[in-house]
Amino acid sequence: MERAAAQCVQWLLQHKGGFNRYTIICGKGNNGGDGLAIGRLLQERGIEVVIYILEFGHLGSTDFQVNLQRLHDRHIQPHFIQTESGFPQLAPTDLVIDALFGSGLNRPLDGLAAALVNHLNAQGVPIISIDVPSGMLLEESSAQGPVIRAGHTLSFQNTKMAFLLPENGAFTGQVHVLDIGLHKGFSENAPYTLIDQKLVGTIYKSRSPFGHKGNFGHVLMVGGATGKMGAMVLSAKAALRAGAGLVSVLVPRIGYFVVQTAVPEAMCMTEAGEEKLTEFNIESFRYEAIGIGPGMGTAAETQKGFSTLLSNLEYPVVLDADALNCLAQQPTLLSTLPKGSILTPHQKEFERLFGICENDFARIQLAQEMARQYGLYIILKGHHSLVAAPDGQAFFNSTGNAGMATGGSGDVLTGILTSLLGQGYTSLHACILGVYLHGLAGDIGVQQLSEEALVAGDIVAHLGAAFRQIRSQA
Ligand SMILES: NC(=O)C1=CN([C@@H]2O[C@H](COP(=O)(O)OP(=O)(O)OC[C@H]3O[C@@H](n4cnc5c(N)ncnc54)[C@H](OP(=O)(O)O)[C@@H]3O)[C@@H](O)[C@H]2O)[C@@H](O)CC1
Ligand SMILES: [K+]
Repeated sequence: MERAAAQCVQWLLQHKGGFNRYTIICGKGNNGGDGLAIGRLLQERGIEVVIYILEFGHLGSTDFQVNLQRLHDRHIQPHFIQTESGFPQLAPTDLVIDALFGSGLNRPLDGLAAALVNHLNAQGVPIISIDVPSGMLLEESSAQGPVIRAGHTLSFQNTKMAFLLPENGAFTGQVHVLDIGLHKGFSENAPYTLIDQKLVGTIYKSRSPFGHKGNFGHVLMVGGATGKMGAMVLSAKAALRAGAGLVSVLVPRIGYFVVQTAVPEAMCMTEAGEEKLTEFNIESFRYEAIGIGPGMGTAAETQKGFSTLLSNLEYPVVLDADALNCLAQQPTLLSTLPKGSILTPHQKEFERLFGICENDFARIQLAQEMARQYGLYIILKGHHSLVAAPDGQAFFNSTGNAGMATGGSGDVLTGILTSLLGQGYTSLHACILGVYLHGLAGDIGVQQLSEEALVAGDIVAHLGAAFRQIRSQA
């Protein structure tokens, strides 16, 4: 606890050193103990601190009591909050340190604790949360009770899965995982694995110096319709940049010159449909992997051809975008998909396929259930994409940024995943390496371009740098 408090103080002085006074709000568990220790360490440096302790009928954890005694020894007198009249009155120049509840919170806040959180949120002063914004539950949705809205959260020990969910983003502010000498991924018994460089380094396979294009797979990208041929261009380019030996593209006739001109490295086939795909006459044995859906549309003739195609496929494929929307309109097809296929829905596509969910936790659980039920890999796309595997394993990606919320970003991921499958990665490894690579290329792109200016083509353009980074650290 002392090490955690010292790290917090160091961060505070480095990043939030200019405040007149630090108001520290403590609970009576170990999170409160952290708050007391931070207060003492700040005061030892001559900084003015005011400490409040919320009374909620507990004696307090051992570490809380030890740190309370240390305050008394230094003649620091905390204020005890027993009613709303004891809530702190804050000035605009104050900074609040929130050490009310951390990872030990086991139910939504109510009563005086809830009122205090609402009071602090209403003050309009900056709040730094210690370990967890108070009121946030780590294993279920926190929508039932109030949660501190922090500008920054100084978290310990490990990345908390709840911090990766969109519904919690407004509460944590920027998350900083402070190094207190403990493992930095998810905790060892967590039901999720973090996709980080360490994991990806064990999956990435470097190329044999004697390889030729035939060794790296021939992949087929299927999709496109009037006005959406760019989706196929992006996914074909991504498949090439992700390392496939050969890339073919199947588009309606109208897309022929577009693809041949924009992606000369790819081979292009068309079929009878002029403006949309209708026949899907694919000789699947020619390819190591197939990705279907970008820009494809959901016209009745397209849907019919698509369902016939699915019944003829013998190996796992990647399904995205309109392929998922076609599936949503004919859900019985789900059970006919080759086992090990990869579905890449964003939230809306997921809900069209499997139903609306109350919150992010419920959606994650449903994705895991559906992956198991249908024997599929489901990549639930978001700021931190989830990979749900048919054997019950679940992974969260650590790369990616808000700049990637831009049209065509998903088409790029489809190309990458298909390319990796084509190069002989298993479905699981293609998902893990694919989402990490996609996010990392976006992160590198953002450093040069900004979140605002990044477009999907920039993710493709930075795949090379992303591969280099993965390889150099593998
Ligand atoms: N390695 C580590 O783990 C490290 C951990 N560290 C720190 O420890 C923190 C975890 O500490 P913790 O386990 O004592 O829990 P904490 O969040 O302080 O709260 C527990 C108290 O709240 C109560 N309570 C619960 N729900 C409630 C509610 N709705 N409304 C009211 N009361 C409620 C609950 O009482 P209950 O009623 O459940 O008996 C109990 O009294 C962690 O976040 C980090 O800051 C660091 O020091 C570094 C190393
Ligand atoms: K807290």
